[in-house]
Amino acid sequence: MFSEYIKKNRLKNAFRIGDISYKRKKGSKTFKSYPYIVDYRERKEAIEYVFKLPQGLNPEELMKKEYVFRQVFGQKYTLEGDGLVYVLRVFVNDIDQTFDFEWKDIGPYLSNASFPILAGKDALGKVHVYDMVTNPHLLIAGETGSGKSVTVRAIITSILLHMRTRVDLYLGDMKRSEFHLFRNVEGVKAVMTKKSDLLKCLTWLKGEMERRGDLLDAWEVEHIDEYNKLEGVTFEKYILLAIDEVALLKKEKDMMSIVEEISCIGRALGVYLILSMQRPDAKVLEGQLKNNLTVRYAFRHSDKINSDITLGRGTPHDASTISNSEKGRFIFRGDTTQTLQAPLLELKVARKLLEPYKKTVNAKEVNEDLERESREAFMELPFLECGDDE
Ligand SMILES: Nc1ncnc2c1ncn2[C@@H]1O[C@H](COP(=O)(O)OP(=O)(O)OP(=O)(O)O)[C@@H](O)[C@H]1O
Repeated sequence: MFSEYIKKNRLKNAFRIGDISYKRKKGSKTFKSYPYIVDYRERKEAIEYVFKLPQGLNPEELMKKEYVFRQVFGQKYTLEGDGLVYVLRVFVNDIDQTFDFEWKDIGPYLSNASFPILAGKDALGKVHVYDMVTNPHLLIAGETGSGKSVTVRAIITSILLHMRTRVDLYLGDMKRSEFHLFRNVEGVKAVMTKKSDLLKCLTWLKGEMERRGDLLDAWEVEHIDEYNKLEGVTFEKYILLAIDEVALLKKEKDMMSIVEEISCIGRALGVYLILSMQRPDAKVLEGQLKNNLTVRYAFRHSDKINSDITLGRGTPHDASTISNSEKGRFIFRGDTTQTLQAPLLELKVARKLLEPYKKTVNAKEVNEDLERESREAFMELPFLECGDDE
């Protein structure tokens, strides 16, 4: 009982320190009403506080002062609410350092979304998956070695295992590091390592978005999912364009303007983006693009300024507090903001999982492709079955 009193007082203190209160003046006196703790539960994994804002207190005030919870309770908390009643969960343990990508365990989590994107595991061990249809366009940023490539590998592998017949993937590998793994896998339309190929892809996507836009207009529907439900129409797949190290395209105005266009109008057309970068480059993310990347994964950042570029200014969350040894740890910003552990999918495990869906190509075909490319006959292809430049 005494311990409950102390723990409740910690939250009351947080309200006082942050001056989270509604102020009323009566004569020369000011009266403050603080949020009211309506429930308190101690569970095995977390302490839960349920509190209610006093009438008149703008919920934005609470969000502005969220840093106080961080100062009082540390990193291990989540805060969710509806503008009146909030639940603050303070976890007893930290998040597990590893979350192995076991397809048999992960697969079932993907079935509740139209276009599920695997995020990570929270401190309660709950696996988080969100729907790209409702939260389109993802930005993944973090320092070198923080876990971005492994995360993108896990996301793309899970998409291919779960829905390869319903999505076309176009992968831009500007660092030539990772995406070769996906070449020739069913569902993957192109793996591009050259800017010229990526430009062709983007130009094609621009036209494809126009075509899809006309289609929606003609059938008077608002979303590609609605169109696909109409009788007698040809099924239109989702399209996902993933670009690794998009900051390398900073000077390519033509390309970046199409990327921005996808971020603006792709949602209804079923055309989505996953962009990753080491340093969150304010120049690359300027204009509409950043606002349209509705989900952000912030792995370890060098400082709060960079973390704010990724997560948005004014957030109390700070990806520079993730330590160097916490590989795969990131701050997820979507409908909620919380710290998660990304799945660890080793390259050889991914290869094995994708093997059954990989077309076999022999050396002769590869050489023919390369030769064809050097003659630039490849320029005329409608769009890209091979597209690699090694
Ligand atoms: N989710 C994870 N869980 C545990 N360890 C991880 C996780 N993700 C990455 N690691 C470890 O961190 C190493 C670096 O990860 P990764 O290559 O994904 O970093 P990166 O951010 O893509 O770096 P770069 O920007 O230099 O490519 C991996 O080789 C792996 O050992």
